Amino acid sequence: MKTVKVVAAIIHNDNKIFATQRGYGEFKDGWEFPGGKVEPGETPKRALIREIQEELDTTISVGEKLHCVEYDYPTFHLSMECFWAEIISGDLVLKEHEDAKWLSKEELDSVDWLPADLELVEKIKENM
Ligand SMILES: Nc1nc2c([nH]c(=O)n2[C@H]2C[C@H](O)[C@@H](COP(=O)(O)OP(=O)(O)OP(=O)(O)O)O2)c(=O)[nH]1
Ligand SMILES: [Mg+2]
Repeated sequence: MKTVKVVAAIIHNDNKIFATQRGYGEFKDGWEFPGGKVEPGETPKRALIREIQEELDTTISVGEKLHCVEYDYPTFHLSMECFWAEIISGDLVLKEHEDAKWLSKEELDSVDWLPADLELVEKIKENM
C-alpha cells in the first residue's frame, strides 16, 4: 500500500488548540490539524511552515514533535508527524478550510475528527 507522508500543526494559544474543518476532497467536513503532504527534499518542519503559510496565511514557529500517527486508510497508509506550533504572525485566514475553532481540553471531543486523528487527540489531552 502507498504511504503518504504528512505533517500537521498543533497550533496552541491560551490553553486552546486550533482545529480546522476540511473544505474539499475525500475527507470534506472532517476536522483535522492543518498541514499537508511533505514534498520531496523538504524537511518535515519546513514542510509544515510552508503548508500553514499556504492554508492559513500565517507564519508559525514549529516546536517539539508530540506524536507520529501511523494509520491505514482503505486506500493508503498515512504517516503523519505532528508538531506543537505557535503563531509568529498572521490572522489564520481560512484559504482552503470551511471552518475552524479554538478548542479547550474539554472541547476537544466536540468536533468530528478524521479517523487517524483520534489517537493524536488523546495524546494532546494528556499534554494540555
Ligand atoms: N493535514 C492533515 N491531514 C490529515 C490529518 N488527518 C488525516 O487523516 N489527514 C490525511 C488527509 C489527507 O489524506 C492527508 C494529507 O492531506 P492534505 O490534503 O492536508 O494535504 P495537502 O495540504 O498537501 O493538500 P492536497 O495536496 O491534498 O491538496 O492526510 C490531519 O490532522 N491533518
Ligand atoms: Mg492540507
